[in-house]
Formats: sequence, C-alpha cells, structure tokens
Amino acid sequence: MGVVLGCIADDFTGATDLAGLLARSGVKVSLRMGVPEEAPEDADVAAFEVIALKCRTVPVAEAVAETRAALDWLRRAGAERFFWKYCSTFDSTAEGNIGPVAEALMAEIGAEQTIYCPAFPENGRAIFMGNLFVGELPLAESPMKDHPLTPMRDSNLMRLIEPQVTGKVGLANRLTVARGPEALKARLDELKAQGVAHVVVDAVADEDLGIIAEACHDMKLMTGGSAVAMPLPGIYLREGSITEAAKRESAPQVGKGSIVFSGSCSAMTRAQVADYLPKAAGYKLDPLDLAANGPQAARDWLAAQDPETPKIIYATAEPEDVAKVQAELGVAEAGELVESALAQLAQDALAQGVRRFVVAGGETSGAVTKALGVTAMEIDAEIAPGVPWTWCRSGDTQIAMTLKSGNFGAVTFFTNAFEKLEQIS
Ligand SMILES: Nc1ncnc2c1ncn2[C@@H]1O[C@H](COP(=O)(O)OP(=O)(O)OP(=O)(O)O)[C@@H](O)[C@H]1O
Ligand SMILES: O=C(O)[C@@H](O)C(=O)CO
Repeated sequence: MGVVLGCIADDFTGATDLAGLLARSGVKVSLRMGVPEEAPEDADVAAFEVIALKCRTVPVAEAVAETRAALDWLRRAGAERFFWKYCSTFDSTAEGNIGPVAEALMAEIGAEQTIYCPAFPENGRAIFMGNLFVGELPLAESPMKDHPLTPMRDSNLMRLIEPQVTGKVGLANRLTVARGPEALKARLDELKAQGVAHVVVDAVADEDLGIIAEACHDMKLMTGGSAVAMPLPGIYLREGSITEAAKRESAPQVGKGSIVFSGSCSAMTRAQVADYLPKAAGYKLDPLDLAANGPQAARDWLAAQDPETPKIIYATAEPEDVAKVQAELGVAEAGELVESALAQLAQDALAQGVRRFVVAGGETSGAVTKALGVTAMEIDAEIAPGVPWTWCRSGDTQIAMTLKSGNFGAVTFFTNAFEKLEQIS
C-alpha cells in the first residue's frame, strides 16, 4: 500500500506534532526531515508520510518551491490526498507563507477548495466566527503579538488569509459545524458555488474536529494545525483506505545517557528549564561569551560530565536579556551563535555516549537534528499533546529524540519526557 495521506509541515517541531497526533490512532507514521534524497519508488513508505520543512519564514518563492518538491515526492510515493501543516497560532506574515503555499499546492493537484483550521483545543487554540483564540485571549492579544518574526496583530483568520491569496476567502462557522458533517459539506458546496476557494472552519472542541475531518477527509488538500488531522487515520481505517493499524514494533534499545538542549526562550520553556535545573547538571550558554570565545568552555564542561548523568544545556533567557544580546549582536547573529554551539554540543554528546535527546524550540530542533545527521524519525508515544518521542539514527547509531515546540508541554515536561521513555523502552 502506498501513501494514504501525504503531509507537509512548515517546521520541525510542527512536523513531530502532526506525526504524533496521527500516530495516536496506532497507524504507522513516517517523518522525514526535508525532501528525501532517496527516490520514493525505492523508499519503504508508510500510509502516513510527513515531510518536515523549515519554510515558515523564508521568502514566499522559496517556500513554494520547497513545498512543491515535497508534494512531488509524496505524489510519486502514491499519495493522492495531502495535508499542509502550519502553526496552531497561524504564524505568518502578510506575504505568507500559509496562503501562497496552499494556493500553489491546490493548483498542482487541481483542488478547487481547501479548508483552514489551526484549532488545537488540547493546547488552548480555538476558532470561533473565524477568530483564533489562544487560551482565553484573541490571538492578537496573546504573546504571539510580539513574536520576533511573525507578530500576529489580527485575530481574524479571514483577514489574515486574504492578503496572502488570490482566490476568494469564506467562513464555515461553528453553528454549521455543530450541525454535523453533512451540514458542513453543504456549506462548503454552497461556498464553492460562490467561487470561494479558501474556507476558514471554526472549531472550539475536539468534537468539532471530528466533524470537520469526517466532512473533509476526501478533499485533495486540507490545511491546518495538527489537531484537525488527528481523526483522519480512524476514518481511513473505517472506510478501508488502510487495512489495519500498524503492529507496534518493539522499541529500539538505547543507552541511558540523556541531555536536554534548549534554545527556546518562550514563557513555557523558561518555566520548564527552571523546573529541571535542580534535577540535572546544568550549563547556561551566554551568546556574548560565545561571540567572544566560542563554545569551548561549554564543550569542556560537557566533556567533564558522566554520560549517564542527566544534563541540560540551555540558552533560554528572559526577554530583557535576549533583547540586550540581540541589540549587541543582531537577532540573526545571536540566534546563529546559539544554534551552532548547540549543534556542536549535540555532536559532542553523541560521541560521549548520550543516546536520549530532548530539544526545545523549532529553530533549535532544526540545528540539532541537522548536526546529528537525522533524516527520518519513527514516531512513538506522546509526552504532552503534540510532543512525541521519536526513534532515529545518527549514522549507524540509534537514538531517541523529542522535539518540543516552544509553547508546548507542562512545567515538568523534561522530567515527564524521560519518565515516558522509561515506560516505552
Ligand atoms: N539568550 C539568547 N539570546 C538571543 N537569542 C537566543 C537566546 N537563546 C536562544 N536564542 C535564539 O532564539 C531562537 C529561538 O527559536 P526557537 O525556534 O528555537 O524557539 P521557539 O521560537 O520558542 O520555538 P517554536 O518555534 O517551536 O515555537 C533560536 O534561534 C535561538 O538560537
Ligand atoms: O502547531 C503548533 O503550535 C506547533 O506544532 C508548531 O507549529 C510549533 O512551531
């Protein structure tokens, strides 16, 4: 059987989020970092394939080219239905990349209409009358209003999508969704007859997502956060597009040595780092020191640790400290210094025998997975909604890794992560 649903995610933590939610149904989900070099014809493909890109904030033309390449790979692997995964807080600018990529994918596969549903109720993201909420706050009043790259200053998804696309934008609201899949399908048809190609669909609870997935599972392209994709495997199993849930293979054996790398400075990650520091050996990276002296001091610290001791290396800092560093070094330069130090330290940790890696932050995850040469991940149990453990290889070495999105997880996430790994391995 080929690919039943071909998914493309705009960042690495978002890709593991999606893969984790799909895997809840017990189906086999394969996650690939970037468009694979291996031809799809030669690859051992799963029913659910997720390609992780890093295209959330790159120029529009680049994002479109990368997603087209991913689409091409998935189509050659047999996929006929696709899912475009972006952030549950709709991280984008007036130019894109959510809308332009959706429109390009629609043109390639001949889809007349698609839906937009970033809702993720378990993580407090809900859509009502086309407006996105983060917890009890409208998106534009949430901390996302100050995001350094994609500040979200409007909460209305229709208004956010409109400047990003050429086609017409419309809404299927909660009152329609609450009436069930048939009512939603009728509304989508009505909008299609009016030439509406891009439909925002309200969802405030998981029940809504079940209805939306039921109504839309046959669409050539669905777009959204991970949660609206979660019911799809169950629906495909029921209707026979996939024959059975994958048998869980026994978990690979990995050594006990563990490390947390945190480059995220989000409020949740700051609380998680503070919670974990008393429980592990900790080293704080200072970007100004990295600029002056490089990462040698951190490397020496790591080399002096017992590989089996729990460790955390973090650049996580308070907003005022980040602002100070950015003013001195520049935003990109500061980020790059931290990322390249963490990349080097990840290689050192692997060489030292560490096999259990927890990484916090999307950009940071990109840097660490790349440094370790990870090209594919097999999804296992979730630690928190949207954050699964994965099994992967660095060269011939088997490792366990989890990529945590900045905003996700409980305060005790790092402890929870290693406890969960003990349970599943
Ligand atoms: N102390 C610091 N000063 C300046 N920049 C920092 C500092 N610590 C980390 N950074 C940089 O900030 C960026 C954090 O982005 P990252 O995507 O890793 O986290 P996030 O935005 O919280 O996560 P997500 O994208 O999953 O929401 C990285 O480029 C990182 O290198
Ligand atoms: O949807 C989300 O919030 C996350 O999967 C994400 O995209 C983090 O960057």
